[in-house]
Amino acid sequence: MTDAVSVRQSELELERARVAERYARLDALREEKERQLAAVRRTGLEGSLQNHSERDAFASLYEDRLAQLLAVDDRLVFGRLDLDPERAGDPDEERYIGRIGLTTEEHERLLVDWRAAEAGAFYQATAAHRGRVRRRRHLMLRGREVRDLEDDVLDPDLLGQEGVRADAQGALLAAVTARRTGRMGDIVATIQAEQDEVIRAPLAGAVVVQGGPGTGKTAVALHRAAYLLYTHRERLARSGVLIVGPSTAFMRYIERVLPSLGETGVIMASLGTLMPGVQAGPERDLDAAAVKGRLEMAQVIAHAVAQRQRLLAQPRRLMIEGTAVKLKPAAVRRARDRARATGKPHNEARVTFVKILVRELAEKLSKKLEKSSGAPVQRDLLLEDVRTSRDVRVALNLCWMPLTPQKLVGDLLTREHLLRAAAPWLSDGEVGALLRPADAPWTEADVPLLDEAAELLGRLEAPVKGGESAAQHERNLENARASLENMHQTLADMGVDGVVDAEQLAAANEARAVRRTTAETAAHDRTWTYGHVVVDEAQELSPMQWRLLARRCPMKSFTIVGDIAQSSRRDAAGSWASVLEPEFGDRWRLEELTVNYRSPARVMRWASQVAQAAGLEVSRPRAVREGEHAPRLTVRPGADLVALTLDAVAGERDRVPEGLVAVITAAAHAPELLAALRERWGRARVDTAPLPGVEIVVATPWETKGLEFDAVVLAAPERLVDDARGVVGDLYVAMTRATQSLSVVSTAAVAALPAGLADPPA
Ligand SMILES: Nc1ncnc2c1ncn2[C@@H]1O[C@H](COP(=O)(O)OP(=O)(O)OP(=O)(O)O)[C@@H](O)[C@H]1O
Repeated sequence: MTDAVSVRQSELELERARVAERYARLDALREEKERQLAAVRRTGLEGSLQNHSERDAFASLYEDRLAQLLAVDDRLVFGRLDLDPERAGDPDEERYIGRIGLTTEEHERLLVDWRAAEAGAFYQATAAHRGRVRRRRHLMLRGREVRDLEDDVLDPDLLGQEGVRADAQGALLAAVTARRTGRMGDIVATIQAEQDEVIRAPLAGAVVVQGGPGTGKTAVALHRAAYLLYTHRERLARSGVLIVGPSTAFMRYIERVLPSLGETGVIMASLGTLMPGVQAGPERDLDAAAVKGRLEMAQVIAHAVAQRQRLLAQPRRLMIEGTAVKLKPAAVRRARDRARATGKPHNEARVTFVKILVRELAEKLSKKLEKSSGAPVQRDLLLEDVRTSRDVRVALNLCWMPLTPQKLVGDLLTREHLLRAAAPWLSDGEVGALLRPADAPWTEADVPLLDEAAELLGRLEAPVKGGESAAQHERNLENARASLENMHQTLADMGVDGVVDAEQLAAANEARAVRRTTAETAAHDRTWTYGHVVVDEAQELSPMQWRLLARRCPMKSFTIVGDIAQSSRRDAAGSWASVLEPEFGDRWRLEELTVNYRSPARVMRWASQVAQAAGLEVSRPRAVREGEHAPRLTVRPGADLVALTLDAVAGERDRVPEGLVAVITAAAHAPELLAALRERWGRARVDTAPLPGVEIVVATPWETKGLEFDAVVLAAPERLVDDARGVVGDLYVAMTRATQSLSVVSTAAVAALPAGLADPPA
C-alpha cells in the first residue's frame, strides 16, 4: 500500500467512527422521544391529564421532534470543517456539519445544523477568502455508511501532505451525474457559494432568483425555505411558509426535499389549488388564459360585483302579512348608497342594505296599519314580519343577492350579457374566448378571478371580529400554562423529562393549526396571511396570479425563482421588472445563478441555439460538465412517429442503463406514444409521471416543467412550437430536462423544424 492510500484509508476509518458516534446519538434521541411519546399517550389513557387537548399538544411536540429525527437518517453527516484556532494557543477546531444539530448528553456539540451561522463557512469559504477554514472535508455517505471522502484544502500549509487534494469537485460531480429517481433530492452536502448567498439572504423583502435551466433555482428556493424556518422559527412557525409551483406533478416532484431537511411544516400549493375549496385543472385555451391573466380582470370582477347591487326601475308592491307596501326606487338607491359607503364587501354590506330597507318598510307598514286601525302598533314586532315576508325577501334579493365567488364568476363566464356589461371594452374575440359551457370545470386561470371575487364579496356568514388571533394566542398561552404544572408533575412521576415551556406548548398548538391548514388553508382559510411565500417557475404567473399571491403575504416577504426565457406564456413579459412592477414596484432585489448543474454543456449549446434563433434572451449558465453523449437528431419526413420514438427510446436506454427516460411531446401525440411504449416495455414501466417503478415517462412540456430525467426523447418538436402559437419556451424547457442525454425525433420536413434545431452543434 502506498503512503497516500494508507493515509486515506486511515482517514476513512476515522470518519467512519466519528459518523457512527453521531448516528448513535441520533438513535438515542429517537428512543428518548419514543419513550416520552409513549408516556404521554399512556397518561392520556389513564385519564390523569386535564383534557385531551393537553395530551395532544405534548404528543404532537414529541411527534414532531421524532418525525424530524427519523427524516434525517439518510446522509445525516456530510461535512467537516478544520479551522484555525479562534485564539492563539487554543487547539485546532473541528466542526462536523449535518442535516440537524446534535449535542452529547453533556451538551457538547457533535453536529452543527447546516443552517446555523457556524456552518456558513462550509459553503462560503474559498481559497481566496478562507477565513479560519483550513480544510473542508466532504463525507460521502450511502445511507449511514461513509463510502468516500474528499478534501478541499484552503490553507496552503496543508497542501503537500499525503492523501490531500486541493479544490476537489468530486462530491459535486458525483451528485450531478447520479441517476435520477423521479423525485428531487436535497443538495445540502454540495450547496455552492453563489447558491448559499441566496439561501441565507434576509427574510424581509422580495428576492428574485433568475437563472437558466438547471442552475438550482428550485433547489435553492427549497433550501432557503428550510433556512428561513430554522432562522426565524418563532415567527414563521405561526404564520407559515407557502410554496407555490406550477402543477401538481411539480409539487409531487419536490415534496420530499423539505422533510429530508427536517422541515415538515410548510404549505405547498400548485397554481390550481390556491383557492380554498376549488381544485382547478390546467387552462388549455391559450386565448382564455391570456385574457383571464390580465390585470384589468380585477376591474371586471369589481364591475360584476357592483352590477349585482341593482336598483329598481319602478316601484314594487310587496305583501306583508296581508298588507301591501310599496318599495320605491329612491329608497333602494339610498339604501344601496349607504351600504356601499360602509366600504364593506358585498355580502357584508348587504346586511346594512337589508337593515335599512326592512326598517323603512316596517315604518311604512306601521303607518298604514295605524291609519287603518286607528290604534298604535308595536313597531318592533313588525320588523320580524317584514323580514320574513316572502315578497320582501325576493325583492331585496333581486336588488342585492348574497353571492359566492363561484356563483359570481360562473355566471360571468357563461352569460354573455353579464360579461359584456362588466367588461364593455373586451373585443368579440376576447368575449368568445372567455365564454364557456356552464358545466366546464374550473381552471388555474379562473383561480385568481375567484379569489378576487371572494375578496370583494366577503363572507356569507356574519363576519368574525378582528383581533381574534392575538386574543386566541393569549388564551392558548393561558391554557398551556395552566396545564403545565399538572403535566410536568405527571411526567416527573413517570420518570420522563418534560422539557417544554408554556410558550413552546402554545406555539406547538398553533404550529399544528398552521400545519392542519396545509390542507385546510386550502379548504377553509383563504384570508390566511403567510410569513413568507416561495414562488417557483415564477415566469409562468399572470399578473392576476401575482395579485392573488401578494394578498397571501401583505408583508411581501417573497422568494421568487424562475427563468424568463422558459415561459410558456404568449404574453410573457420580457423582464422581471415588468412582471413585478404592479405588486412590488421596485422593492425587490435580483440575484443570479450562473452554473448549470443539470444538463451537459453539449445539450445546453443546442438548446441555447434554438432559443436564440427564436429571439429569446436566454441566460447562458456555465455547465459543470461537457457530458458523455452527443445529442442526436433524427428527421424522417413522412415516417411513422411512433416507430421513430420507440427506436430513440431504445437507444437512450442503451446509452443510460437504468436511467429514467422521458418522452416529451405534444398533448396530441402523448396517448398513442404512451400506448406503444407500454406495449413494448410493459405497463408498469411506462407512465405519465415518474411514479415508483416507472422507467419511461410520457409527458407534455408543461408537465415536465421543473422536472428532470437522465435521458430525454423529444418527439415532434415542431408541434410543441405550433401548439404554443410560436412561443419557443416550451421547446426550450423540453430540451433542457436531460441530465445525460438528449434525442430529438421528427417526421416533419427539415425546413419545418424550429430554427436552430436542424443542426445540433458538435
Ligand atoms: N449545488 C448543487 N449540488 C448538487 N446538485 C445540484 C446543485 N445545485 C443544483 N443541483 C442539481 O441540479 C439539478 C437542477 O436543479 P433545479 O431543478 O433546482 O434547477 P432549476 O434552476 O430550478 O431548473 P429549471 O429552471 O430548468 O427547472 C437538480 O438535480 C439539482 O439537484
